[in-house]
Amino acid sequence: MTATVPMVFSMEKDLSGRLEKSGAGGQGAYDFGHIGGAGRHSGKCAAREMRSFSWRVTLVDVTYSPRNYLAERIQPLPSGMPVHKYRGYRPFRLPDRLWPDRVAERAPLWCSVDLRDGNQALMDPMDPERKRAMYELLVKLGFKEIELGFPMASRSDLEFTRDVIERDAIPDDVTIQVMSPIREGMIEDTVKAIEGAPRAIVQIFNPTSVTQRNAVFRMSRAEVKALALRGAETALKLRDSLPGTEIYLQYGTESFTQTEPEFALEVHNAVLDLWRPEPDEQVRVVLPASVECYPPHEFADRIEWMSRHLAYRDAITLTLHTHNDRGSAVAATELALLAGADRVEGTLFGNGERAGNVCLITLAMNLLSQGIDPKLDLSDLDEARRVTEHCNRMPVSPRHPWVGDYVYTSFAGSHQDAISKGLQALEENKATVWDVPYLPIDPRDVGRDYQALIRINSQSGKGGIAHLMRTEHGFELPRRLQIEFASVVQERSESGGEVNAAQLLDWFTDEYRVDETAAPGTPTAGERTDTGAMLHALLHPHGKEGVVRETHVQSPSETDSARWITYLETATGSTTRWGVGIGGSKEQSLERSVRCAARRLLKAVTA
Ligand SMILES: CC(=O)SCCNC(=O)CCNC(=O)[C@H](O)C(C)(C)COP(=O)(O)OP(=O)(O)OC[C@H]1O[C@@H](n2cnc3c(N)ncnc32)[C@H](O)[C@@H]1OP(=O)(O)O
Ligand SMILES: CC(C)C(=O)C(=O)O
Repeated sequence: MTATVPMVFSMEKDLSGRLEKSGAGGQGAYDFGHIGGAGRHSGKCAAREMRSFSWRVTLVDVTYSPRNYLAERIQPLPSGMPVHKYRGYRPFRLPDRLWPDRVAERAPLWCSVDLRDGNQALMDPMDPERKRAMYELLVKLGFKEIELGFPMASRSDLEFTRDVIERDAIPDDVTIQVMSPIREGMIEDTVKAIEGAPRAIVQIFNPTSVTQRNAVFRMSRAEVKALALRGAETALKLRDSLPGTEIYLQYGTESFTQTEPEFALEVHNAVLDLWRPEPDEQVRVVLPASVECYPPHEFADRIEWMSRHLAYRDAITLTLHTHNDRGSAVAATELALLAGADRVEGTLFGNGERAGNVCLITLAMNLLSQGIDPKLDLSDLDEARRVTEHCNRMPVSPRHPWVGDYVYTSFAGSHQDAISKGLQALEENKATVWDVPYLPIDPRDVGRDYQALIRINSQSGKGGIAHLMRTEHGFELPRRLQIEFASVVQERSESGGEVNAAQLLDWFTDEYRVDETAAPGTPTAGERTDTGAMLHALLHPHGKEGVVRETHVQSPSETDSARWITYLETATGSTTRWGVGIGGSKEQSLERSVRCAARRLLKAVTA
């Protein structure tokens, strides 16, 4: 079938011949890379359909434009997606930004909002048992600030807040947090809910974005600011109302990311002017990415600008509360910390509204992996994940950074090979700083062992197989035997699926019959160490001759003090086969390896 694809091309010279060749070669409809020109398509054919076409191309209009070339090459036809419905963000532009040159040096102050923002996003919010389990986990992990809930949202939130306080379950170094929208009665009841707690952060917030001002609140800027100030006044009035409870004030411009920065600053500074914090008060100011709506660097610019211009800067704890709508909450938070923020609210494994809150475990692990104390106990991440999955009734992805089932596991042959060699090098060099390919941290530091590092399937190669044979079964396979056994494994695993270490041993045993030759007992009579002569004796009656190419003897290990293993490479003509022999003495293992090699050689040459 021939499609005529009229094109308007921009090029310095006529390359029609080459284009025609590309089309006929079936490289795909838009693979014009070697032409160096930009194409505009008049046809409506989708790329999928075009693949089966051969091409006849008409080129017209010849002027080269590199920009068009790239744009067209990436996607020459409009996708048909409704792009006209959306608009890009307006860059804030902070030309003298400092954050790009900074490097993280310490952990921020962490505040878990699992029991509030996380919980409010669940289809099935946590019952008291699950809330307790989550709270206990958060304390165990070392969180010093924990948001318990939105006490006025539901009886369950209120009861849980009371339960924690009345059970005296707040460690001396932990501060609870509760939150309320700006409604006078609700703020009052929220403060009542924390009566008896030694310390608590009371957070009030109101949305300030253009759309929420217009569509949700139908308020002008001045009215939104006045609402914030009313809330701030109520909170301030109540701050000293509970004898025995120290209240720390927190205010956030919800939807900060969609608020004009100068307006957010105006509102925050007005609230701060009312509260007039002293440095030791550390009033909390929250600048939430309630919805993540631009790239991380844009968020960082805005945070840096706010950090520079907020009043009472030395008396406030600048807090981030980042959601993950674009999938870059971790990056946004990390850059915004460089931009001057002090504290991060988020959840374990990123539960939370829509695409979630920022994952605090990922942030903390990122620090640990850079040699910075994360100030959380991350030594049993699997346990943290199990409890979180139980509480949220939601699984954590097997690919979740640092904790997913597969994040310390490699199936691909070349990765397995590099990991295996990297681990060996680390051991040989007695290195104290971790440096292993494809393994950014030592899995043992977060409660994993090495067993799951390398898992074998049809993508695996000799390195991974040899690693498991060594670490799980104590066989130090020589390199060419690794290659031979890898092809045995490849053949046997063609049906797909994973091959575990036990299965590998079964196949090895079956292929080299090491169980037969390894039967315990006294050394065979006539043990000899002249492997060449033995091989000759075994092959000659069958009219074959063979040579021994290589012999590796593995002495007994500490764990298996009676096991000698000999690996023997033999050949007859161009056919090479390894033999493996296990024995209670070196001689016995040698003899058995020759028998094994002879049997395999004969099988190969007579097959
Ligand atoms: C970004 C965040 O995550 S904020 C936290 C969100 N969490 C939750 O919503 C879970 C808990 N929520 C609730 O329990 C309830 O929504 C309540 C108790 C807060 C309010 O309940 P209702 O009075 O039934 O109102 P509803 O939820 O339908 O609507 C919210 C109302 O509060 C207003 N509102 C929303 N946020 C705020 C705020 N921060 N301050 C003041 N008013 C607010 C809305 O404009 C709307 O007002 P309207 O009643 O005049 O239309
Ligand atoms: C109230 C604020 C902090 C919030 O939860 C958000 O903006 O997502």
